[in-house]
Amino acid sequence: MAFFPEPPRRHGAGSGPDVAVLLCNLGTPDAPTAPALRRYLAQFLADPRVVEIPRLVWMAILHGLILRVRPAKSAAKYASIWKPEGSPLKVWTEKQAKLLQGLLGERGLRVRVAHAMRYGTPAIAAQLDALKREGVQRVLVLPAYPQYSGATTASVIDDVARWALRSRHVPELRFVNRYHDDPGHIAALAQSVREHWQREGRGEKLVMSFHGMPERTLHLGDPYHCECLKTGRLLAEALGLKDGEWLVSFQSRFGKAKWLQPYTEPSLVKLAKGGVKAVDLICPGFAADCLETLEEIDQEARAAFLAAGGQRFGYVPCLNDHPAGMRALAALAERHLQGWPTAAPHPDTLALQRQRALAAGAKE
Ligand SMILES: C=CC1=C(C)c2cc3[nH]c(cc4nc(cc5[nH]c(cc1n2)c(C)c5CCC(=O)O)C(CCC(=O)O)=C4C)c(C)c3C=C
Ligand SMILES: [Fe+2]
Ligand SMILES: [Fe+2]
Repeated sequence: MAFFPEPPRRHGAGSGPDVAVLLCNLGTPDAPTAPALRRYLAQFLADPRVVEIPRLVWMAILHGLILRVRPAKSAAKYASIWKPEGSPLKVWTEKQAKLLQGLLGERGLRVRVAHAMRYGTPAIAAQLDALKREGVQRVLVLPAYPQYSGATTASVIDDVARWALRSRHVPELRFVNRYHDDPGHIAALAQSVREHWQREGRGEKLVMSFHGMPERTLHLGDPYHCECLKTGRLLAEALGLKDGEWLVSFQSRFGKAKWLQPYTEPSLVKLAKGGVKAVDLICPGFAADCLETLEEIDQEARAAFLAAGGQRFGYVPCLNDHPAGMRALAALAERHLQGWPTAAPHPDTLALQRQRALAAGAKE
């Protein structure tokens, strides 16, 4: 067997786009059940980018403890947010890829858009293989994480690099590492908050809750914390919020270590106990609604705020398929595609390709 087995590639007449965009998100279990959660968490939490403690110790804790207890607990949480078509993260990511395909087409770009998940399916490697089989020679990898972190963005890059290691003919690759301060993205977030205020009224404070990371990663040089703060500041500026009308907090703490602070739920409880009756909460670090927003925030954090004396908790959905969010993503992709051949080939070129293919024995 060859060391670098290659899937057959399509050449010549009628071939598809040369360039692809691969929209990557985290991944999600196949079903809201304990066995599906065990498979998903085993892959996710074994990633050394996600849990940075010595391998042998961590594998013993993961398999000896966490994978025995957490799958059933998490499955019950997933069951509470599951849609008829599947996990919200999967449903939104598929829809985003379709919309992005349409928007890039409208911008006159001849590009193939696919989506992939870092954990679970469709796997990044499988999607890259499929794109190569279609004749794609250049891939823009677009992780759906506005803020760069080692645990998310770099882990996608690792996975693409692992795939490249076993490929003979590696396509040209580009990565979008971040878009936390992209003006179009910030404007889309601001628009979604204003629309929420129009629909449901405006709270006294806007809480911007980001997924947490161990605090240690900040001291080790991970830019995630700074990028979250910058997104928060730019969003507050775009909304004309004054100091004291907004705050950034961090959710989804995992394990015993100290994570980035302030923590979201205790912050909400403190606000309620301090007399704040109505808050709005947005999760600007998530491109799509998922367990962490729909269950942890819109269910658990809401309940904690109300139990502490709050009266109104307004959850602002993630950008999901928001037209302004999708336009910002398309514009971002277009900028990163600059210089790649995304124009439709000239009709003469197509005619020549067809002639050559026919001469080589291809069927019309
Ligand atoms: C948006 C950025 C994310 C960062 C940063 C991040 C870091 C991070 N996460 C864990 C552990 C878990 N995260 C879980 C779910 C989850 N995490 C993100 C995003 C980020 N994670 C998303 C989008 C989701 C939801 C997926 C879905 O299916 O809806 C989970 C699984 C759920 C559970 O059992 O609680 C875990 C575990 C760590 C340890 C970490 C940083 C080091
Ligand atoms: Fe997470
Ligand atoms: Fe969580």
